[in-house]
Amino acid sequence: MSKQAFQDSYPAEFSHCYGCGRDNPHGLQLKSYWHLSADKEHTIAHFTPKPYHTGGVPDNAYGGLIASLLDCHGTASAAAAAYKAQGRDMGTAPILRFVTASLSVDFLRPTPMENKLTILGEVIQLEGRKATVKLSLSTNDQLCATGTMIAVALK
Ligand SMILES: CCCCCCCCCCCCCCCC(=O)SCCNC(=O)CCNC(=O)[C@H](O)C(C)(C)COP(=O)(O)OP(=O)(O)OC[C@H]1O[C@@H](n2cnc3c(N)ncnc32)[C@H](O)[C@@H]1OP(=O)(O)O
Repeated sequence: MSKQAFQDSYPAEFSHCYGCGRDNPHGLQLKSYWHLSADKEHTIAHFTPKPYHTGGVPDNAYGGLIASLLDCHGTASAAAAAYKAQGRDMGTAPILRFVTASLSVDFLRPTPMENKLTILGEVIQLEGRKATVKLSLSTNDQLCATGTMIAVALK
C-alpha cells in the first residue's frame, strides 16, 4: 500500500488549503494515511501543536485548530475511501475531491499542547457523492475530541 500522504496526491490547484495544502507555507500541512489495525481500516494523521496554537490558556490547544485537523483529515479520508471503492489509486483521473458539507465536533476534554496529536478517521458510509466520516483526536491515549463529518464530492 502506498505510503504517499493522501494530500500529496492532490493536483496543484487543490494544494493551497490552510489545513492541509502542501503549497501553503502558513498552513498546518496535515498529512493523512491509511492505517491498518487488527480489526478495522482507519485513516491516520499526526500533528504536534506549536505554542501559538494555544486556546485560552497556554497549556491547551485552540478548539478551532482541533476542528481544522478533523476537517482536513475527514475530507482526505473521504477521498481516499472513494478512490479505493472504485479500485483506483489516489490522484488518478478523473480527480475525486471532497468538501465539507457538515462537521460536528464534541470537545471531550482539554487537549494538551506539548504532545503529538493522533487523528483517526473511519468512513462509515459512502453513498453517491456523499461520505459520512467518524473522526477522533487523541493524545497520550486520551480521547480529547470526536467528530462526525458529511463530505460531498465535487461535481
Ligand atoms: C471552498 C470550496 C473549494 C472547492 C475546491 C477545492 C476542493 C479540494 C480542496 C481540498 C482541500 C481540503 C478541504 C478541507 C475541507 C474544507 O474546509 S472544504 C471548505 C468548506 N466547505 C465548503 O465550502 C462547502 C460549501 N458547500 C458547497 O459547496 C455545497 O453545499 C456542497 C457541499 C458541495 C453540496 O452542494 P451540491 O454539490 O449542490 O450537492 P447537493 O446535491 O446539494 O448534495 C449532495 C448530497 O449531499 C447531501 N448534503 C449536502 N449538504 C449537506 C449537509 N450540510 N448535511 C448533510 N448532507 C448534505 C445532500 O443531501 C445530497 O445527498 P443525497 O441526496 O445525494 O443523498
